Amino acid sequence: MKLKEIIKHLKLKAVSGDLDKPITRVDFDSRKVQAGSLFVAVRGTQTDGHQYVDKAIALGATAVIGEQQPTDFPPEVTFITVENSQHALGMAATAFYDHPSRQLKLVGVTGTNGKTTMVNLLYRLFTDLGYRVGLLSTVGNRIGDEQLAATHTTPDAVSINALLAQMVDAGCDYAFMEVSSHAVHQERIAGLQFVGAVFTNITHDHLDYHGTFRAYIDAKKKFFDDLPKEAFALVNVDDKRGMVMVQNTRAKVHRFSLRGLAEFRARILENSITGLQMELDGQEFYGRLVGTFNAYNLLAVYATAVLLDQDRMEILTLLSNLTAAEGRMEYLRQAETGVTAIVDYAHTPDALEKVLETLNDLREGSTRIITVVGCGGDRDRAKRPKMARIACDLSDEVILTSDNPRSEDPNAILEEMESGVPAGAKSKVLSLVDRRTAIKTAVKLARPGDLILVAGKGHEKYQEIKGVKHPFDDKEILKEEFQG
Ligand SMILES: CC(=O)N[C@H]1[C@@H](OP(=O)(O)OP(=O)(O)OC[C@H]2O[C@@H](n3ccc(=O)[nH]c3=O)[C@H](O)[C@@H]2O)O[C@H](CO)[C@@H](O)[C@@H]1O[C@H](C)C(=O)N[C@@H](C)C(=O)N[C@H](CCC(=O)O)C(=O)O
Ligand SMILES: Nc1ncnc2c1ncn2[C@@H]1O[C@H](COP(=O)(O)OP(=O)(O)OP(=O)(O)O)[C@@H](O)[C@H]1O
Ligand SMILES: N[C@H](CCC[C@H](N)C(=O)O)C(=O)O
Ligand SMILES: [Mg+2]
Repeated sequence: MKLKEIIKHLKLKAVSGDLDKPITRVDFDSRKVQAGSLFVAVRGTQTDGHQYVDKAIALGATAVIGEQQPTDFPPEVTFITVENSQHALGMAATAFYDHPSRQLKLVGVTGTNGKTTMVNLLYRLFTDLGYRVGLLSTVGNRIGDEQLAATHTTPDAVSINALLAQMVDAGCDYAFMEVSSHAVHQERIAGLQFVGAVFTNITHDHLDYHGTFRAYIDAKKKFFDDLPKEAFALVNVDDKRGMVMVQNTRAKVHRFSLRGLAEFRARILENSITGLQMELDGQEFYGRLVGTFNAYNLLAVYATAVLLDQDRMEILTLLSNLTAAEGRMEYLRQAETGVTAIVDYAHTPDALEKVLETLNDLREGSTRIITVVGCGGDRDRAKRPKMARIACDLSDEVILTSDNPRSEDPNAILEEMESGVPAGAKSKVLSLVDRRTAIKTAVKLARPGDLILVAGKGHEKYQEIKGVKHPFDDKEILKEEFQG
C-alpha cells in the first residue's frame, strides 16, 4: 500500500520526502523492522521510540512517523511529523490493513472486572447463533474456530488490526474484544470502528499505571467519548460511574440494572453453587455461571445480543447452556461426594476477597471452604501477607502454595505469605510448596459438600520456575483427583 493512503486520515504537522512510495509493514518496535517498513516512533513508559529511528532505518524502514524529526535525517527516507505518535500508529495500522473493523461488527467491552467473562460468553453465544466470530481476550484470541495465544488483554494497534483483517478474511460477521484502560490510554484502539461498547463496572485497580482513580475513570470514559453516533453504548447503571462513562458520548445509550429501573433488567431468584436462577427481561432464566457478579455478566451479554438484533428467546435458550470462561469461576463437581472445586484467576487481594465472599454467600449448612492459593514471584511482594490473611479470614482451611515462583525461592515467598496469617488462624493453615501436592491435599481434606477454591492461575497452563515454564493445569489436576 502507498504511504499516502496510510496517512490519509492523520493530522499532519509536517512532511519531508516522498509520499508515493509503497509500504510493506507498519512497525513500532525498531527490532522488528524490515525492508520497506513504516516505523512509528512512540514515547513509552520505559523508553522513547524516537531513539531507535536510526536503527529502524538501518534495518530498511523507508518512512518514519514521529513527533520530532531528528536532525541530519536522511533525505531518501520520508519523515511525517504528527502531534501524537500513539494515535497516528492506531490510525496508520487501521488504514494499512484496509479498515477491517468496518468490514465486520466489532463490539468492545471495558470495565475493571467481567471483560474476559463477557466477551467469551458473547463469542460462544454468537457462534451458537450460527455466525462466524472473532475474539480478542486475555485468555486467548480466536478467529472462528482457530485459537491463538494472547499476550495482552488488548493487543497493540498493529496486532489488533492484523487479527481483525484475518477475521474478515475468514468470513467473520462479528468480533468481540476486551478494551483495557491501558489500551485506551495508549491509543491501541485509535481508528477502530465499533458498533457497540459495553461498560461493566469500575473499582480501584491499575493505579500504578494511571496514577489516580480519576485518570483511570477518564481512560475508560474516552472509549465512550470516541464512539460514533450510530453505535450503542450499554452501561451498568448499578455502578455509580455508569452514567459518567456516557455523559459525553454521541452513541445511543442503553442501560442495564439488577437493582433499579433500566431498559434491560434482571432479578436473581436463586443463587447456588451450580448456577443462577433469574428473571431476565421478564423471562425465567437459568444460567450455569456462579455468583451475583455473573448475573450482571449474563444480563449484559443478553442486552448486547438484543442490541445486535438477535431474537430474545433464542438468546435466552442458548445463553442458558453456556458455562464460565476458562479459569473464571470455573467449577468441577465430584458427583459421589458433592465436593465442588472452583478454579479462578483471582491473583490479587481484592479479587481473592471477592471470590471468597461470593463462595461464602453460596455455602449452605455445614459446607466448608478450603482455599489453595499462592503468590507469584518477581511481582508485588506487598500482596503476599494480604492474600494469606484474606484466605484465612474467609475460609475454613487454607493451603498456601506456589504460583509461578519465577526467579525467586518458592519457600521464601511462602514465608512472606505466612507472615500474614493471623495468630488465631495458624491451626487451619498448611504450607505445601508443591502446587500439585497442595491441590491433592485439599481434595483429601474435603468432606462431602465442601467447596475447594484453587485461586491465582485460572487459565494458565504452566508453572514458571527459574525461567522454565513447566506444564501445569489446576483444572486437570482436580479432574484427575476427582476421578481417582
Ligand atoms: C505499561 C504498558 O502498558 N506498556 C506497553 C507499551 O509499552 P511502552 O509504550 O511502555 O514501551 P517502551 O518499552 O517504553 O518503548 C517505547 C517504544 O520504543 C520502542 N522500542 C523499544 C526498544 C527498542 O529497542 N526499539 C524500539 O523501537 C517500543 O516498541 C515502543 O514502541 O506498549 C507495548 C506495545 O503495545 C506493550 O507491549 C507494553 O505492554 C507491557 C508489556 C505490559 O505489560 N502492559 C500491561 C500493563 C497491559 O497493557 N495490560 C493491559 C491490561 C491488563 C489488565 O486489565 O489486567 C492489557 O491490555 O493487557
Ligand atoms: N461483572 C463482574 N463484577 C465483579 N467481579 C467480576 C465480574 N465478572 C467477573 N468478576 C470477578 O473478577 C475476576 C475477573 O473477571 P474477568 O477475567 O472476567 O475480568 P476482566 O475484566 O477480564 O479482568 P482482567 O483485567 O484480568 O482482564 C473473576 O475472577 C471474577 O471473580
Ligand atoms: N498478568 C499477571 C498475572 C499474574 C497471575 C499469577 N498466576 C502470577 O503468576 O502471579 C502477572 O503476570 O503479574
Ligand atoms: Mg480480561
